[in-house]
Amino acid sequence: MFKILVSDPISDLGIQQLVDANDVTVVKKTGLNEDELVAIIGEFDALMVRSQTTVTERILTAGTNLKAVGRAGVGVDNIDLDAATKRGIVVINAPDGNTITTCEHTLAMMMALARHIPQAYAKTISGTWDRKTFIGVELRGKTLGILGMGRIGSEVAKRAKAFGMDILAFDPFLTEDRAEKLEVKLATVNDIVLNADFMTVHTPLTPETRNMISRPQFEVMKKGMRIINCARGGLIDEMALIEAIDQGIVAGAAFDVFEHEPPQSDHPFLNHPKVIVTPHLGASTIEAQENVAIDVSEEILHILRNEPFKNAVNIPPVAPSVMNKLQPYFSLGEKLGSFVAQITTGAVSEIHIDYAGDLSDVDTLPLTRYIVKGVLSHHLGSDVNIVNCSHLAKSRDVNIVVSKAPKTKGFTNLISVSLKTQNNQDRLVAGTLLQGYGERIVLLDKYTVDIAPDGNQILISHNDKPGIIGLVGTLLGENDVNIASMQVGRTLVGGSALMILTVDKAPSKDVLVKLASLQEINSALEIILN
Ligand SMILES: NC(=O)C1=CN([C@@H]2O[C@H](COP(=O)(O)OP(=O)(O)OC[C@H]3O[C@@H](n4cnc5c(N)ncnc54)[C@H](O)[C@@H]3O)[C@@H](O)[C@H]2O)C=CC1
Ligand SMILES: O=C(O)C(=O)COP(=O)(O)O
Repeated sequence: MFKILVSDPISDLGIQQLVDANDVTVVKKTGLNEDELVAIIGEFDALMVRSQTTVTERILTAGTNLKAVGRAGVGVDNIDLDAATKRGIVVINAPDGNTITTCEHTLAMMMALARHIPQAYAKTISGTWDRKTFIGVELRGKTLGILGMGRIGSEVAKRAKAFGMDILAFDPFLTEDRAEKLEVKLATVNDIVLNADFMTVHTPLTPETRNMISRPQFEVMKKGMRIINCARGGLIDEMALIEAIDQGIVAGAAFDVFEHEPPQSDHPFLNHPKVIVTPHLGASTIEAQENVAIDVSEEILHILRNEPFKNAVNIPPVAPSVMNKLQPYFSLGEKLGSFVAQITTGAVSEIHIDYAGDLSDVDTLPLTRYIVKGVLSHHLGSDVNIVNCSHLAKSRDVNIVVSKAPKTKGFTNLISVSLKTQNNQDRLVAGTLLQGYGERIVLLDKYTVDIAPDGNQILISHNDKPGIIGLVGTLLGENDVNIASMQVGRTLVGGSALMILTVDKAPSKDVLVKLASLQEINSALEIILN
């Protein structure tokens, strides 16, 4: 039974599938501080958060059973990603579910700012009928500068066009073509600062974007600018903004997010007549909360059940077309890694993976992770997964070398995995996906074989002499080990040879020792492939 802790307010409807799953127990505990989380996190397999819970290294370290942290939303700046990656904890988010909601909040803030709605509301309900103070401005004909043209920024642009605004857009990944399609003008931050009437930010908070609008930008800013931040506190320097408002450079600001949330009661934005604020409500609609919770719940279930998942923040993203091509090979890749690790002794110094045929023209990095996981799991057990395997390999000085070749010797695809060890071993196993037959191991060192990589196997190295197969069969039969299939590979008649048996149950250590001591047999090794 998997245990999932939901530590922020997350839509009940969105997590219903977790509650309904018969292999999951959901525990809801919101408002816990770091110490309280550290005290209980050890019993959970997954943690589900929004932006309130700061998922620190301490919490992740205490989460000895944690396999996933799910962020029901976009920003993961409240999660220590490096710490999660090192521990093999998958961090997933829900990047699409709250885009429109946050875009709509941005527009609501822009209009509220243009028409002083919160200030006028407060005065009206306090009993003053003031129709003079709150003269606003139209959006029509104004220029909106958008910093960050990702999901939300692009949607804001579309809607702002409908208000008759001209858009200047800056995003390092915005191409001329896309800008043209979105009917926006490519600009620099400086162009926006100098020419826009309204400015809105929609970037993540990174070292590069922190304080992207600060004193140097305010000093040259077009007078009367109105600024909206529904992305992340810290993108716009809060203190420099207040100075710019008080100097009459900025006409007003609308902020949904703060550098420190919640802000202190003496924060200069609170009660400033030209600043309107909301308490990080950008994603807070019924629809968005359901969407993000559904998306994250689904992904958490996939991770816990060891099924393929998407939207992992601490694994490089893979295009769906590439994923479709690679996914059928994940299990084979992991088994090849595991197989070659089990036949190798000594510390691994290099994993060489060669992709040939169909796989040579795709980005095989996700598949490489499965292979490396397979290799390392033999030594490091279940602590290894596709998130931390590269980190673990690097920290153990294991070199990962990948090569590709368009042609294979007779197969449409071939994955070869060889391990070099510090004691100079060099072992190789190669496998393929055969249409209609599934996964096969087709090469073992220099021997051509045809093995289904499943279950319990015994690998015997022997001299090619008559009668050996009989001896092995008799010994296993006497010890109640049933042989399901047998393959023999040799390079020369009478030379060294290799026998691989698939058996219905694992042989005992004693049986392996007896096998290895039979005449003409050099070694007998058990291999387990799940
Ligand atoms: N207030 C709220 O409740 C919500 C806030 N957000 C925040 O909104 C922001 C945007 O979210 P999405 O549009 O979904 O993300 P996204 O990843 O689709 O877009 C972010 C864009 O910023 C661009 N970018 C990165 N560095 C940049 C730079 N230095 N200058 C200009 N552009 C840069 C990226 O290229 C990308 O296109 C995020 O910070 C997210 O956490 C998202 C949802 C709700
Ligand atoms: O999705 C995001 O990035 C948000 O900022 C939304 O935060 P929330 O889930 O409302 O705490």
